[in-house]
Amino acid sequence: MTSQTNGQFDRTPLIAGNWKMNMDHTQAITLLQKLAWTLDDAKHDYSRAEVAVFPPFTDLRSVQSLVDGDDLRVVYGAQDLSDQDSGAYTGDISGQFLAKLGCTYVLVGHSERRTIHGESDELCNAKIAAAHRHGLVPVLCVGEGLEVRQAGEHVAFTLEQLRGSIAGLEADRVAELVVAYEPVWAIGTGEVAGPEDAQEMAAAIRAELAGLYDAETAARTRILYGGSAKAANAGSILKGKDVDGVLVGGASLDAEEFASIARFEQHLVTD
Ligand SMILES: O=C(CO)COP(=O)(O)O
Repeated sequence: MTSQTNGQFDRTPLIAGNWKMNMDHTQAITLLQKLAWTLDDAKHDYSRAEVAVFPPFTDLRSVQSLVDGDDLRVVYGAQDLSDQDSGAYTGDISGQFLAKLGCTYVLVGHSERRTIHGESDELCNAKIAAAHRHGLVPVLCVGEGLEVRQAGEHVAFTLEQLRGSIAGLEADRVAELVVAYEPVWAIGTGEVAGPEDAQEMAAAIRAELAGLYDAETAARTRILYGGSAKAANAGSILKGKDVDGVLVGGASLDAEEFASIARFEQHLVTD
């Protein structure tokens, strides 16, 4: 899947909306319908930019019914999964359940899980393995906090998270993996990393993967930027040659805004 190109990009861009803990299952239907209609009206070509949403767990069954019933081209995933497959893990959700609900993707190691729930790189590594056991594509989130950025250690910090989270992964798994660089200081703050910052980190991640694996594998991995992404800045962020999409939080709750991000090619900033 990730070896596709759309003619302009080396990899098919992925525009992903992380709804976080917003939207109950009835609101989810309204939002997803509106998103699909807006994209249809705009004659969105899904082969040029894939569109994915990440609703709360409790919405997934409704999302599945809508996507299947109306033949929507939007794909979807969950915001987290357990590293275990079944058993006495109260409150946790198995990758098996997510696969059964038609999920394509699953977020792993979002910074809000790393900070609020203390998730470590080792746990993310186990969650990636769990995702793979059930045929889900992990979207691994990495990124530094403000203090690390101010100390100029953001690249080293982020690459360490990456290495810890993907340890032991085989090359073909890395090639299909999605990595989302989400600097914590830019999440929900209105602060957006500059396009140069996004490109700098995406290039560093790709170079690291090339070193750990090989250039061909690294050339297939999709690397997203996340943190206050919106229609007004998507065009410049996606100009970076190693930036293959965006992981959008707040702006993905507005169907028109999110559809406009998915249509970023119309406002790509060129020199
Ligand atoms: O965390 C994010 C997406 O996963 C980014 O959130 P915002 O777009 O709201 O800053």
